[in-house]
Amino acid sequence: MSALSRVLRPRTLETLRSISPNFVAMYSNSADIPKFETLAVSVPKQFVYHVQLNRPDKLNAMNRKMWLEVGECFQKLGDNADCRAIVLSAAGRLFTAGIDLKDFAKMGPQLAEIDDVARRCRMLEKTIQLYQDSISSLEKCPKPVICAVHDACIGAGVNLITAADIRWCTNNAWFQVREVAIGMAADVGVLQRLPKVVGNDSLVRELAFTGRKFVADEAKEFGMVSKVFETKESMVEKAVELAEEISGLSPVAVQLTKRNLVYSRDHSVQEGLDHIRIWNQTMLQSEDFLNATMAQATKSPPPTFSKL
Ligand SMILES: CC/C=C\C=C\CC(=O)SCCNC(=O)CCNC(=O)[C@H](O)C(C)(C)COP(=O)(O)OP(=O)(O)OC[C@H]1O[C@@H](n2cnc3c(N)ncnc32)[C@H](O)[C@@H]1OP(=O)(O)O
Repeated sequence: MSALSRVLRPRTLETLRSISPNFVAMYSNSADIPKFETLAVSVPKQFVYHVQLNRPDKLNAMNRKMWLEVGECFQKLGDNADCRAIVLSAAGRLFTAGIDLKDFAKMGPQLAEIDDVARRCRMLEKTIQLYQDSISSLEKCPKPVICAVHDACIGAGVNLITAADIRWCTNNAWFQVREVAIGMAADVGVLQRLPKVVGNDSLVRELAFTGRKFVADEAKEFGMVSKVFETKESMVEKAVELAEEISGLSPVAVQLTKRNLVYSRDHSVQEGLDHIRIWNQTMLQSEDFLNATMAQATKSPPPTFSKL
């Protein structure tokens, strides 16, 4: 709960927000906003969190710290009732240059110090697991994540954005499933998620076997992104607007929708139906369903929903 919401009644907060649209920018207490070394987090609208990859001097290359912080950030926002939707973008000239190659190379000497193959494998397994969990944190986060990609998104970056719910990009954006070019099979999600995102196995194989660049228009054509913008600024502005629209709806409905979409992607139609039937036995008893249905039925203004 923010300091303001502790001292002001909800109605007073609503009145202040209607007088000053900028009031929402001040709404969240800075104590509620997690702080990181490699990420910048802000709250541009009530219930909307904006996370930026923030190593612009290194083109947002993902070093170990960033892998750790991405996981921690999405886990924290998932648990934060003040957060209902998240925009993920990046500071500086491009979205991300992928894994930090210098940081990754540090593993070589560390492995060389270990004599036994099983112990070397354990060390590698732990790192791969940590990096997989970092990316999966976007998918596990119950709040919708809208990714706004500008300029370039390489290697680890494509893994990251395919774990998001919605992907947009600028018209100069390009993408690369670049792992083969650095001599490795991709291992943090792109081979699992990209075929499901684009629904074109042949194309994914072509991209993953060659590591070739593909540009915004192609990404839009095959459905990896759903909108293309002329500028980063207009894209982020629209992403925040979309996040705000989602945040005005029932968090019970939105979060269960995400949970069921993720579950259904990996299960049969029947299993997906079973999943939502079992969840909705409970969630249709929530006040959100009652209030939203009553508002529709009586043509009243949409209700506000309490925090979840
Ligand atoms: C368990 C494993 C999990 C995940 C594995 C993921 C695999 C991958 O991510 S594969 C992809 C790896 N990335 C790359 O191959 C891209 C490397 N970078 C480039 O090709 C270029 O930097 C560029 C993106 C084309 C941009 O070129 P340019 O505009 O000329 O900028 P630079 O001068 O090259 O870079 C500026 C600055 O950023 C540093 N940097 C860029 N990319 C990386 C990187 N991937 N890792 C570390 N650092 C990077 C570059 O060194 C420069 O820093 P200075 O300090 O100024 O030298």
